[in-house]
Amino acid sequence: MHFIYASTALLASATLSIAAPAADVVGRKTFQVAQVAHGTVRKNGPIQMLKTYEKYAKVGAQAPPSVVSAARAASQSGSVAANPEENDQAYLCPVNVGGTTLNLDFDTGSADLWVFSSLMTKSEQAGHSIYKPSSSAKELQGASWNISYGDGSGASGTVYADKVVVGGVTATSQAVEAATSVSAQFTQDQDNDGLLGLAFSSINTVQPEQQTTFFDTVKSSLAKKLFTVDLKAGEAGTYDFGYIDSSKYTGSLVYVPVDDSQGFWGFTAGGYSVGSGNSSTSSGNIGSAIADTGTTLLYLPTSVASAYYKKVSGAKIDNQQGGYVFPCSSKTPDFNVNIGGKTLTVPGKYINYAPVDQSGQQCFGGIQPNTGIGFTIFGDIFLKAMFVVFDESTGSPRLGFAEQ
Ligand SMILES: Cc1noc(C)c1CN(C)Cc1cc2n(n1)CCN(c1cc(N)ncn1)C2
Repeated sequence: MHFIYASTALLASATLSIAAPAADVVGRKTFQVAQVAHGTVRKNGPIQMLKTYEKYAKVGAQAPPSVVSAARAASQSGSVAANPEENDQAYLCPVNVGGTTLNLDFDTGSADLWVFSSLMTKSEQAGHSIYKPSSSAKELQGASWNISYGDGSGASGTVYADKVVVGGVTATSQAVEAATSVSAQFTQDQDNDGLLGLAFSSINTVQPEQQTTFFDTVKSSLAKKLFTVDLKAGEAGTYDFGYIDSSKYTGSLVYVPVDDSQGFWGFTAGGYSVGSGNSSTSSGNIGSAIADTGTTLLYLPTSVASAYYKKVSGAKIDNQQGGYVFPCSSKTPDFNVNIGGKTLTVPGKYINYAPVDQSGQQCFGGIQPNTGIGFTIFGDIFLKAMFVVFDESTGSPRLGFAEQ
């Protein structure tokens, strides 16, 4: 997509850059190109001044306290609840989009902010809160989007620039991707009114001009260029923007560098062990992984998943269910992983995900093999045991992990 986009742009700039001799420019009428300001936040003087002082700090520039305090007063930060769906399948957060509150799935594994909209058929809208482009909304002429997810679900539509508020943090002109069509998995999930992508904007699907995520739009106005994720098992957690609340985690944060080359919050995970205390058996490296709030489960290399379920009595792969299942009465041991030199533990109870049917005999595993994915996905099963900092405040992106 990018290649096609890039070559089109090249072609366009090539024709534009060939100056037509005056004689050929006949019948030229004046024309307007509407500039739609999108991906912007309210500009602020003290913040701009503080950035200048910070830029020249290495040669001794020091911002006067009045500039620091004025900038801090103007910078944004905020917190929003993350409410679990049934079985913690996803976590939905209330977001004000163009004046309407929608419940969105915040997804660090994708980069589109898309919403159920009045452009969909009435039957598809049924049961959902929907976005109706407000009087302040400006349609991005000619823009469209089309996204598909790992499970085959997807959506598509057109794009508006509108006001979006998350936990008090305001993007005055954010790209809001209004759905005209969504797959059945979404129409059926009436709690879910769309997604708010928090991966890198390099994988945003809007064409012909790619748009920024909410975080990228507001990042420069945040007190700190970061957001934190504190999902919980069976109860509301939080997404915080612009600050770290140290009361939300235990011990110390360990930071690892992020590889954002694929648009994800990618990092390298180390060794692992199964069980608690000295009963645990430690083994090889997990390797490349992503932190993905939009994925429900924990997808590990097949050898790791196999080593885990060797410790769960009656566990087997059930192809009809699509993965490891086991008797709901079986004990599921802790899963421990080394990240940045720190051992992080997922309590065994989180790895008994849910019964496969009403009989409650067989339960589906929270750990599954990453067959066909090619890297490890630390989804909600892992994340609900942790406090994670998605940090762009130090020049290059990094992730901070601690247990809750
Ligand atoms: C299925 C399913 N999975 O989670 C939810 C929620 C559902 C059900 N739900 C009703 C439908 C649905 C399907 C998806 N979502 N929601 C969220 C985005 N999806 C992702 C995101 C991502 N980072 N990685 C993979 N898929 C796929």
